[in-house]
Amino acid sequence: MPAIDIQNLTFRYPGDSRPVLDHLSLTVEDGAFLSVIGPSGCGKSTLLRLISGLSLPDGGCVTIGGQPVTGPGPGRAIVFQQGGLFPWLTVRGNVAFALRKADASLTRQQANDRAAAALVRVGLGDDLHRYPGELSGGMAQRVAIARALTMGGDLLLLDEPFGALDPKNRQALQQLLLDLWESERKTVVLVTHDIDEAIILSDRIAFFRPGGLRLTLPVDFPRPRVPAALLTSAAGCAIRKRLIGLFYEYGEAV
Ligand SMILES: Nc1ncnc2c1ncn2[C@@H]1O[C@H](COP(=O)(O)OP(=O)(O)OP(=O)(O)O)[C@@H](O)[C@H]1O
Repeated sequence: MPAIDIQNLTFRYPGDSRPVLDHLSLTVEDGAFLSVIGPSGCGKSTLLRLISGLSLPDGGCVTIGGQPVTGPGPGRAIVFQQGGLFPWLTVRGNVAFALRKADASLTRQQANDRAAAALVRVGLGDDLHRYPGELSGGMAQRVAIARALTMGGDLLLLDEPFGALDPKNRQALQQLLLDLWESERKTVVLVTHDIDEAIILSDRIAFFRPGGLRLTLPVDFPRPRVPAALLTSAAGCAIRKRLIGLFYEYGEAV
């Protein structure tokens, strides 16, 4: 059974003449890393909201682990481009707050302990008592990832989580995400605009066009993947070229 099974998914925003997603079908295997890429405005973020249950479809359905998605639920946290942290809570407080919201039976101490453990995993063990205003963009995204990780479940949904970061931080957080994925084998769906990021991280890339999915491509590029090898390995070059060609087809320069 796939981790995520999307069948005939149709979604239209109020007032739209055409659906953003029109009879979209896509499956994601358990433990797989799927990147979703494609021209601006073709419904990538909308898809993620539908998987998470933040939006509900007009037709078709999303099933996670065999259960239809009927609304937001624990284990389906999304990490957005801006981490969305509460400025008045510490780093640990932000993660603990989300934990207690998802599971009211947790004591404050239990939530704090679990939050601290997750923050250690993302390299913020020394920053538990800092406030969001004292963090760099990369650190704030680490907190957002820690928060998503602690929410349980086997699914991690990421909507351009590194889009606002400088290249050095971006690469460091890509590596962090890969390490976490390799150690925990969660199923990951990542929306990104960055072709190289998609190739470095994923098993499979779904290329979206207006109205939904155009095609999926397997990434036959052996791991561990070194970014520089994208320009030298035949497999890396081939998929890069293919994706650049697809973007050009839809009038987007990359
Ligand atoms: N809340 C909303 N209300 C109405 N229309 C919306 C809303 N959110 C998104 N849209 C429209 O739906 C379409 C798809 O948006 P979506 O954000 O899913 O695309 P995207 O592929 O993620 O775009 P981008 O790559 O630019 O982030 C766009 O035309 C957008 O303007």
